[in-house]
Amino acid sequence: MSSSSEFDDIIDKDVYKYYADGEWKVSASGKFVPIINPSTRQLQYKVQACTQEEVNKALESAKAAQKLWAKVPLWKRAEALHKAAALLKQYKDPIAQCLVKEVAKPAKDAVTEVVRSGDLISYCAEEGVRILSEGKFLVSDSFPGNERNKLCLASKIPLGVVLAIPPFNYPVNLAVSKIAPALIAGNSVVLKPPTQGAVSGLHMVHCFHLAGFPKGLISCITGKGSEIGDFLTMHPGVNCISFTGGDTGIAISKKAGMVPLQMELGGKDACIVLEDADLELVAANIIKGGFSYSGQRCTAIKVVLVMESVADALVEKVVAKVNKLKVGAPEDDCDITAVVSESSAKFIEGLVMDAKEKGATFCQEYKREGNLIWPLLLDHVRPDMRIAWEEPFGPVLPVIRINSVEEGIHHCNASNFALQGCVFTKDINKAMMISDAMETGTVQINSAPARGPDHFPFQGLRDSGIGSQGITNSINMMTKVKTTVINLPSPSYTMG
Ligand SMILES: NC(=O)C1=CN([C@@H]2O[C@H](COP(=O)(O)OP(=O)(O)OC[C@H]3O[C@@H](n4cnc5c(N)ncnc54)[C@H](OP(=O)(O)O)[C@@H]3O)[C@@H](O)[C@H]2O)C=CC1
Ligand SMILES: O=C(O)[C@H](O)COP(=O)(O)O
Repeated sequence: MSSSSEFDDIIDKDVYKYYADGEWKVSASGKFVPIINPSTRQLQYKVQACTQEEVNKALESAKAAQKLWAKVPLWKRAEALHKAAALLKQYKDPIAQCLVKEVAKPAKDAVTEVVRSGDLISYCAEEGVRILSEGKFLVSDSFPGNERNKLCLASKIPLGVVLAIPPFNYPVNLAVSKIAPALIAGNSVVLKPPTQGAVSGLHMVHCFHLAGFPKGLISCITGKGSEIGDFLTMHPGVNCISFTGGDTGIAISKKAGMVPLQMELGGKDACIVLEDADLELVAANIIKGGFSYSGQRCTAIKVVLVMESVADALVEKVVAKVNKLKVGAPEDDCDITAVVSESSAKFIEGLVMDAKEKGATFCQEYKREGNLIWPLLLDHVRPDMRIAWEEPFGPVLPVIRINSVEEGIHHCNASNFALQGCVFTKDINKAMMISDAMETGTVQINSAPARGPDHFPFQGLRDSGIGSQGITNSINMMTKVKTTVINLPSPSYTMG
């Protein structure tokens, strides 16, 4: 149950309502979807299992609301977003409590996620006001064969209804990173929150409701992705899909119709460590990059590729730090908390066992209780082990020892994933050469991979995604260009 009376409207007995047409509603299905607390493995929350008919209605209202919203002056749209941002920050604690309970996010990180989301919304409002007020003016005589008798005005217009599907690991932040750009650009939004994270998402949506957005402009349809996902993503009423998650995104991009797609998918971010690197800095970044939120970040360091000559020294430093990580409950703000589900824990365990059978060196004893997996560094991992290539999305990090930089770059580029990567060296020239050679969406020099700050471009190559995120890119992606051409009766030259 929510701990704040401001949120009383969003729950009916013990089942959270869904949001459509500006109202909190109970689904006609009479069914609910359970949300299991990853730490206790007990039922924590229930959300409505929405029907296809309810999806249809939400999309109809979204279409109607969008037509009116596009006519609301840009500065007023920005004002409404600032209001939602302030409300989100005001209610950071009750929302963060939901994150702790349904995705086992450590308490402090949960608050950070909500505050960061408020900042993202405000930045988006400001950026939108700037970039959407600018267009392009072209004249025809620059193209061969033309006189100066055509004047072209290009501006950006909204796409229509944006379907937003975020993943469990940032159910608030990765939802607003889609909602805010969509709204400032004049679109409406249908949000399908991840099941684990749905209640945090519903609380966040309530902040938009309290901010007074027009009815129908935002809706939040709950239900299992496996049950209503295809219906949503193939719905003719959807004009754009912004998805963050795993391989599901690849399947969606094959099924979706002729709509713009923004896909942020998995990663296997490599950390390349050269001989001259500051090993203390590297070790600190490996801990932060590899183990924060128990490794459940798309941008987590998921493989360390270290030059053999410094590998022993680095491993020793990382092991010392891993052994100090606090393992336990998210409520106690532990570093390592339960992974999101039992199936995820089993998958991670499968990767660990495969590495064990194939001879990896265990720097700690493997330990798991329920969904809680103790942090584990695996040394001497070889390319024939699954963990060398697959994304554990858990607190297990493989170390591959390399004999040349080229070997590291080759491993990185041979992966299906290509989200981010990082390189540690004091030689900026080498760092730049390696960055250029690494075929990933972003390369960080002397720091762990990260999506933020949220206005930086963020993109994956290959199976890691389509398009680019980040506030400015998302706003642009959720618009299309409209041109008006003024045809003069005769060529007109200025200052003649
Ligand atoms: N590149 C990036 O920015 C990020 C990538 N990720 C990646 O996401 C994965 C982990 O997140 P996770 O939530 O498990 O990812 P999933 O792909 O399992 O789920 C993501 C979202 O898709 C929904 N979904 C499931 N099936 C369908 C379907 N058929 N049609 C439409 N939507 C569907 C889910 O709903 P439901 O929960 O109801 O199943 C959820 O809201 C990792 O691979 C990680 O790397 C995560 C964060 C950021
Ligand atoms: O889902 C993820 O993993 C996020 O996109 C990562 O965000 P961060 O790098 O800012 O933690």
